[in-house]
Amino acid sequence: MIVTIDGVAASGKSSVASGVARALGVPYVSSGLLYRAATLLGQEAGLDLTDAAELLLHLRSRPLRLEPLAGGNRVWQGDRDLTPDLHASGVDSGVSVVAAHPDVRAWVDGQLRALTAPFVAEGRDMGTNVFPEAPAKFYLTASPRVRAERRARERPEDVEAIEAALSRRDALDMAQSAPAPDAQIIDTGPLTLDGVIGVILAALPARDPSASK
Ligand SMILES: Nc1ncnc2c1ncn2[C@@H]1O[C@H](COP(=O)(O)OP(=O)(O)O)[C@@H](O)[C@H]1O
Ligand SMILES: Nc1ccn([C@@H]2O[C@H](COP(=O)(O)OP(=O)(O)O)[C@@H](O)[C@H]2O)c(=O)n1
Repeated sequence: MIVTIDGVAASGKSSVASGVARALGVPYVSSGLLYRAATLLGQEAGLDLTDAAELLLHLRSRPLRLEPLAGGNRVWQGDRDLTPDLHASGVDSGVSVVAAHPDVRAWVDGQLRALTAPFVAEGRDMGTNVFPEAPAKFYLTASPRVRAERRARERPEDVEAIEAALSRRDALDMAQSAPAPDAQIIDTGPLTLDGVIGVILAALPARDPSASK
């Protein structure tokens, strides 16, 4: 089974996906890391991020590998682990431009569709575009303030600066961030992390005990 968890920036997608996946005993897949890796590599090479053709040529010359580890996904390029650099503020501010290119989205989607189910996939368009056939879909929200306060615990910037950056990214990401019509929308603002995970686990369709996972 594929479970999709989409939502706005810092709504809790990766933490919740990790918890749900752990409870189910399956991996989770953090699609945003591939957009972040594309952005980081483009920035490091000094490329114009609005030029999709140039960026894709660069990305295809050195393939990336998304490692869907249960404790936290990692992205590798050869033996370089890009993961520690993927959440820098510079990547945050460039990633929406990169993710807006249809050819970059196709490059990411191909890598995701090549993965073997079962897994929990999180991002923006997992339930709408990449895995529309998934039987269980969720969409996480929370106010910009709540999300900024959570992210401020992980970043050096102050809450106001983070909230402004999140709102800007929400606006830029709008086109690829609509909830699937069959997704259950969860406001994570009043809930704990375990609370959100519990809501999702309780809503999952009953699993066939004879199935391997
Ligand atoms: N319901 C929640 N209650 C409290 N903190 C949360 C909740 N959901 C997520 N968090 C925290 O908010 C931060 C952002 O969550 P994260 O999973 O990185 O979001 P996303 O993947 O959507 O960007 C993390 O520090 C996480 O622990
Ligand atoms: N399925 C996805 C996942 C991420 N993205 C893009 O990648 C960026 C980073 O996503 P993320 O999920 O790693 O990060 P947060 O927005 O949760 O901080 C988003 O702002 C989107 O621009 C996307 O377009 N589609």
